[in-house]
Amino acid sequence: MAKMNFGGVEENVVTREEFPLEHARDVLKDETIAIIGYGVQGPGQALNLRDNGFNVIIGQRSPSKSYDKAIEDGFVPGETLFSIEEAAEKGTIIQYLLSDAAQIEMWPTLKKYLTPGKALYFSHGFAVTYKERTNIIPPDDIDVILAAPKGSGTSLRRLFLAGKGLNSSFAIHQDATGKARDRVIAMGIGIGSGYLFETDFKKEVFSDLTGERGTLMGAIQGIFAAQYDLLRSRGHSPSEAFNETVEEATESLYPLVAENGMDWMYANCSTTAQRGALDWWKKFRDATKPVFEDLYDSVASGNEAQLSIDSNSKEDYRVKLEEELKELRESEMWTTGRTVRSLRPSND
Ligand SMILES: NC(=O)c1ccc[n+]([C@@H]2O[C@H](COP(=O)([O-])OP(=O)(O)OC[C@H]3O[C@@H](n4cnc5c(N)ncnc54)[C@H](O)[C@@H]3O)[C@@H](O)[C@H]2O)c1
Ligand SMILES: CC(C)(O)[C@@H](O)C(=O)O
Ligand SMILES: [Mg+2]
Ligand SMILES: [Mg+2]
Repeated sequence: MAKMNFGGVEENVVTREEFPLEHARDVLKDETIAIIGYGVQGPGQALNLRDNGFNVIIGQRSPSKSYDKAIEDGFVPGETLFSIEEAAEKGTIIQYLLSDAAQIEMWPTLKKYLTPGKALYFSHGFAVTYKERTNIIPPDDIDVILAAPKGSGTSLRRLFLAGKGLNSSFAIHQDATGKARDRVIAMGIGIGSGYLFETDFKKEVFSDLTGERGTLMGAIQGIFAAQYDLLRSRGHSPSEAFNETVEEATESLYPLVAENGMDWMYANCSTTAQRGALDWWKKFRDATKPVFEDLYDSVASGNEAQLSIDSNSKEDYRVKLEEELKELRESEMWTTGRTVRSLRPSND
């Protein structure tokens, strides 16, 4: 494990150079990896593991769209594609990749197959951290490990196919066999991580829930909407408002920020932009900080987890979700976005 200096703080990271794929294959050569759930993370992790030469089977309820997708992806019923129960029985490492709410529902079933020496693998600290709310308490005689890609399952697969990798965090909650560390790092490399950084289950779920509600999606959608609506209310056209709020950010500036950092971006724009962006960033930081404090408190108290569990378990969950997604999809901003994307010269 390499110690790396991150802005003056030393952390443990594992790279593919020090834990090569061949070593990961060797560590897991006698294991059957059973992936329970074939939604978003399931396919990304399953296909990367399979392409990397690991012994992978899928457990997915049927009939379902996800079951059909597993077949389309080359998993064969009765050979590498099974019911959740059958896969859980055959697996020695069980990747629990149902939605966090479905994990609660299936737990009484899955628990029966967690015999001594097996490993239970999560991609989120949710189930274990909020155990009072999920009732997911693994038996003492199994390993409980986590590898959490820091991105969508779609990105995990795309980056793998592009010969790159997505970074993931890893954590060990229980090491019953003495092999948990090797097992989790080998799994992290197997699913296509570029490198792995160490965390624990609680820190993973607290940061993940904060990030997705914050700057990854919730806060950014909120700030986009606020600026777009303001420009529209002051007489700007949809094209102008969208280009100045979203398109320039995602197409032009964010790729440069990704390559070089915001410090470089600040140093490489007009002096006019530079002056204004230097003057305004702290106002935005100070205005949003209290909202982030509320958000983190809501995550740490378990309130966010409960909201998600409650909404997911309602009868009309899908109908209500569709209504909320429709509001976003049919908003002027994202309708304009579809037109703007259709005009991108890169479409030609
Ligand atoms: N979506 C992501 O990109 C992402 C990224 C990092 C971590 N994670 C974590 O990975 C795990 C899996 O998330 P996901 O987004 O891939 O899940 P998902 O919402 O796509 O669902 C996964 C599977 O659960 C099955 N399922 C749903 N309800 C069920 C039920 N009642 N009984 C049986 N099966 C049911 C679905 O058929 C689907 O195959 C979660 O812990 C999540 O937090 C997800
Ligand atoms: C892809 C995300 C947002 O990073 C993940 O955390 C999720 O829950 O889907
Ligand atoms: Mg998440
Ligand atoms: Mg995440």
